[in-house]
Amino acid sequence: MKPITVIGVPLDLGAGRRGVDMGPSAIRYANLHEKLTKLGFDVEDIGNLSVPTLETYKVIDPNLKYLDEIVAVNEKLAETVSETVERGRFPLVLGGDHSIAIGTIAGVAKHHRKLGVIWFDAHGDLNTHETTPSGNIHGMSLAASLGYGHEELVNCGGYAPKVSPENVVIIGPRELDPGERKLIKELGIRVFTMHDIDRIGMARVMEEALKVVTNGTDGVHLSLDLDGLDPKDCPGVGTPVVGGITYRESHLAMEMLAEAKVLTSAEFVEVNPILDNGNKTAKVAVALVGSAFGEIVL
Ligand SMILES: NC(=[NH2+])NCCC[C@H](N)C(=O)O
Ligand SMILES: [Mn+2]
Ligand SMILES: [Mn+2]
Repeated sequence: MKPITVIGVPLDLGAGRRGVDMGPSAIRYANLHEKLTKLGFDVEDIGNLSVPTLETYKVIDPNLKYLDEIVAVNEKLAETVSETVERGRFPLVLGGDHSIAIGTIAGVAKHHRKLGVIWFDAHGDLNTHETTPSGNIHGMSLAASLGYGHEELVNCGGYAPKVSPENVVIIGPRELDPGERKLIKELGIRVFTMHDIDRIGMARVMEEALKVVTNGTDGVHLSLDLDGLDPKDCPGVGTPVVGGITYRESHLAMEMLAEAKVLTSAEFVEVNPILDNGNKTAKVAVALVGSAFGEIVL
């Protein structure tokens, strides 16, 4: 069992609604440390990266809101994650909005040049500054990791691209913008929509997804956006979409990941305590972390 390093990234500049900056605190408050310690892990929490406050900055480009600040945070995150991997530890990153995947993946893929990525999300996060409907960079992080979008996002960590399309799967999307659909088709990315989950079940979806991310790869990253789950279970997210993955299906997905013993890094993002109901979403995040790290009932 690899020792785990928890890294908090209280960034909300990439999201349209405030509050995800409190995600790392909410997840810690929901007893993340205790959960992992009880499972027998050596856990180190290095606290939060320092992140600029929205009030200090102005939007310069409406199609790339807070670009410079988001790039700076992600460069720092990439370094921190890379050092964590060098120290032989598993990076567990707490968001923050989903733009932090740019930095996490930049840090991890440096050491795993053939990284598989599981993108668990109601969205594709495959927009660029040319296709974005909102200008919010959290909707561009998977595209940037694949080498598409603004060069400063694409070149985070000093190299690009981080991952190739054949090693990526998206699980749970139910809201994709026209530019995202186009990119998915062009690149041939494997996507398991809610339709697929309804039709063949999460067990088969995960079997197929695991094949994709382990085929010829040297590591697997889980990027889990809590809005992938149904808003009934995870109301504390900034961009909720009805008809999501259930609590049970998400646990099954995490348990199957744990059984496969392939994960080399993970991030849990978009927890927004301001919009939550009694820290419910953070509690679900911690429960899912437990399953992803091997928690079983019997
Ligand atoms: N990480 C997220 N919650 N992303 C939501 C993105 C929503 C929309 N597709 C956009 O680009 O603005
Ligand atoms: Mn999302
Ligand atoms: Mn997302």
